[in-house]
Amino acid sequence: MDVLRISGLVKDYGKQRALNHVDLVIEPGMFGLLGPNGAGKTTLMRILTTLITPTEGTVQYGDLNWKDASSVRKIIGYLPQKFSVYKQIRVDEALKHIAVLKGVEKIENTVQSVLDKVNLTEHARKKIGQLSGGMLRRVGIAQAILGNPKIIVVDEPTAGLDPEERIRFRKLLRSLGKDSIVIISTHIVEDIETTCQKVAILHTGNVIKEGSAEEIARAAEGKVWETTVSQDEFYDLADEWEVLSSYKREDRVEARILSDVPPPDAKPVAATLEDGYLYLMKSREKVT
Ligand SMILES: Nc1ncnc2c1ncn2[C@@H]1O[C@H](COP(=O)(O)OP(=O)(O)OP(=O)(O)O)[C@@H](O)[C@H]1O
Repeated sequence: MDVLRISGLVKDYGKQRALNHVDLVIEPGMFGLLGPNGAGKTTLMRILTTLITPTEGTVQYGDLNWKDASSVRKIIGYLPQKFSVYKQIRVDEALKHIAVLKGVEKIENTVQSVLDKVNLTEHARKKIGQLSGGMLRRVGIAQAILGNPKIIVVDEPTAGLDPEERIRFRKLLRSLGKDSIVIISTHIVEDIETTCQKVAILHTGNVIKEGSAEEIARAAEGKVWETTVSQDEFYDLADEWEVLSSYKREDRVEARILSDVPPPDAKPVAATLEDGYLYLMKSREKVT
């Protein structure tokens, strides 16, 4: 399978630079794009799905260049953050309509097969308005994979889903990553930690780090600490130190702290992707 090559990508909205010379090589499998609000994730997704064109730079998949937008659309599936369909029509009808628009052949069989893939066969005759949030996201994936796209782009995959649905949806995405490129854009670290082989961190239009979840976690190695304090001590601790998370254990509080120097009575612990991400964000805030 080919790789997706993003080279020197710049996007300016008037004077606002949203992407600043972004270079990425995305291999088949799951790829996570992580960044805070305003980092440029949506802009990059919109360029990849040909909704907008870049100011500078190129996107290429094998011999296919993004200048040929109509050919690119045939190999791209997109699940936007706010996917919705007319509530009164049935799931199978909605998918058949979209299949027609996409120029998919053998519509009945294709719709049946995507319904199976996303585990919605038994709900195929339900109206869209009767579905849970998780089921609606699965219809969203079903429409994105109609026509067997080589690249699937998913914006904020689990936003608005309950914890059980999140787990199920991540499993579905992982299964798609076996035979295509799946790009997930999110600010929820957990979506990426359990699914993606590679991650890029975007900050104010720049890729500030890329690698595996473990490589990103390493950015915070030796800087994550754990300590257990009383509830009163915890307030002082939170004022003085960068507390990443805290758990109440009976009358004590267990806190994870991000710091270059050891806080008092704290022991070092292994860094996670989230720790690495937060560390990189904090370091950027100090610079900018
Ligand atoms: N149509 C537009 N006109 C002007 N500026 C824009 C436009 N779209 C995005 N921007 C600006 O470009 C930058 C990147 O925005 P973008 O929406 O791509 O970020 P994001 O990472 O997707 O953020 P979010 O998670 O909030 O959606 C921001 O500073 C944003 O204000």
